[in-house]
Amino acid sequence: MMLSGRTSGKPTVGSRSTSSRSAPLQRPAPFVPVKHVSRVAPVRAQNEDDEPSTFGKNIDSKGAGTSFTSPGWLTQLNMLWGGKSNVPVANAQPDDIKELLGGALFKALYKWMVESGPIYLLPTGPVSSFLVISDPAAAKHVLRSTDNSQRNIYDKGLVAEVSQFLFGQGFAITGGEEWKARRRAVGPSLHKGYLEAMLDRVFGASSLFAADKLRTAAAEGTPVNMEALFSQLTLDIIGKSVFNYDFNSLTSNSPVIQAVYTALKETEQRATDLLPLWKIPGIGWFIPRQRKALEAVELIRKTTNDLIKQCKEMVDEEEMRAASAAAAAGTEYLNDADPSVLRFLIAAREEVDSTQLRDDLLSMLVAGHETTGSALTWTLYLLVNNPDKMAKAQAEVDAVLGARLTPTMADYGQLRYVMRCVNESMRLYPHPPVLLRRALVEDELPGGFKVPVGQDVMISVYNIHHSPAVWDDPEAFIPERFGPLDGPVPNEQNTDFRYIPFSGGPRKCVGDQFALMEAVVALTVLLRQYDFTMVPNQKIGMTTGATIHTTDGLYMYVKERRAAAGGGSGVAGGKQLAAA
Ligand code: HEM
Repeated sequence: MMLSGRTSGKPTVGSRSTSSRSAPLQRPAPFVPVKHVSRVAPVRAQNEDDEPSTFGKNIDSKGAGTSFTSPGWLTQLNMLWGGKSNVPVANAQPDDIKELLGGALFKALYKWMVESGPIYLLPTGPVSSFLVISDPAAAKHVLRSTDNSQRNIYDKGLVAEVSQFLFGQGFAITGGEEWKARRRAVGPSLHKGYLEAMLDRVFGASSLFAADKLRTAAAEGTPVNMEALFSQLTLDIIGKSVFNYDFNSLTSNSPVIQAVYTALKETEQRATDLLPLWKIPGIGWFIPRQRKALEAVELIRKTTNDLIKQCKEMVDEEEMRAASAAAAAGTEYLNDADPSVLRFLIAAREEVDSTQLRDDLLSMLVAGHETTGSALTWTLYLLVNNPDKMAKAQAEVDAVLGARLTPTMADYGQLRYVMRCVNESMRLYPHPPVLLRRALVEDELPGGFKVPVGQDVMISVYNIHHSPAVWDDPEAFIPERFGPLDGPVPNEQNTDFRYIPFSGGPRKCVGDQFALMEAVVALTVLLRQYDFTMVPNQKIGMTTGATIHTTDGLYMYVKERRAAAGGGSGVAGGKQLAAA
């Protein structure tokens, strides 16, 4: 069945479609190997004791430690206060809250949505509570009123407070004029020409490298933790795309992966700590959980600083003049030898101080790594568990690529079913599953619910995406549900905020097109060469660390496919299959 959400029927056409992005084929750019600059200490020096990667190493899903949780009687007290407003109060028991704070929080939120409706108050401690929203209209209202110069009702509130230790002044968490200026400066670095360059030089090439790494496991029949592989692949991709730096994490265990996870888990734990010890200045280094998180941030910052230093030494006055002239003329600027975001920002923004630059780049590194890795993990999981959809996706890959191993830009526009599989996977597994906001002034949601000043708001993207009031057959994996393949790629606009994996409004993800292209290319390259089957008797549990992670990894057997004959769009380019 093709479905469509019940509230507004099929998504309306109106925004960019995959087909509109199938730009005329460019001659494939030669792959530019990403190298260290030898004049400064190579960043990898800090990873000297790296061991060869095994694809089997799991992320420590507890992060730095666990949260303090509220005893039941304190929470009950808050429920009494909360009950005075016109918002229903969730009947949250202490055990439920523990699950909410320590594990897969979105599952508990779903249960309360079923019991209390799409808007309810969730007390989490004696004075703290979240107004939980699981309704597209209310989510649209809140997201569009965040950092909106005409109607500024919400800010990032708690999320900014708890992740400041990681993002510093980065534009992912600042607000107001400061955020606006940074977003205006960074956004243009992800222009169309940049994405085209990344598709061939980075997304395709890195995915091909990952595919090659699977060959031994395929020959020997050993299981592969695909979640770990995707985390390594997406770190390598974001490193090259943002910094022109090769983390090489597909070859050696990069401590940065665990550091990013530990830091993100810490932000989640801070959001729900009953005793926010992290607010006491200087105490961090004396508390084991805090110390672990601070060490993780130190590693991420050092890595970023070293990369900025290397790049600054490469950019000269002439390049800065060219970049400024392009910016003034409103044209795209790309350094062909180093098209990275870092190079763009250094060439175009010499006025920005280095801490700001570090934090902006770090925002992109953190926001762009684990999110795409998790999207790929769950898309593959869903495909493997839905063999008919997998067959359809592989048939499309074979038909579009023909003898090519990596897609060209023109191919990308034709990989529409693969794109829908990624879209549908992000409906079922949104990363992050909740978005946080705080009311700056008193507000009223559609439906008449009052929001007091200072109220923390949690938009449950997971609930909206799983609600039977919003989607037909919500738990099923149906890539076809978004309408004809030549229609638009679903987004918040053409689904009226029923589908918001990249958020919406002014603070919408700046890297959405980058992420979709990266995921489609990576998946295409792997499905082109391999068949995947689940290792039997695995329980695939969910936990969160900003994105939805498996609890114990996603182990699969891989088997080389026979080279598919024929097909292809007939255009030259991409990496060719040696003997098709
Ligand atoms: C599948 C992959 C991705 C998903 C699901 C995703 C999701 C999101 C979401 C939901 C937000 C908004 C959070 C909010 O409203 O509070 C966001 C913001 C952001 N994302 Fe992504 N993202 C992805 C990939 C990327 C990539 C690849 C980059 C960088 C190249 C990136 C950079 C950012 C940045 C910098 C922000 C903050 C924007 C701002 O506040 O102005 N993301 N992302």
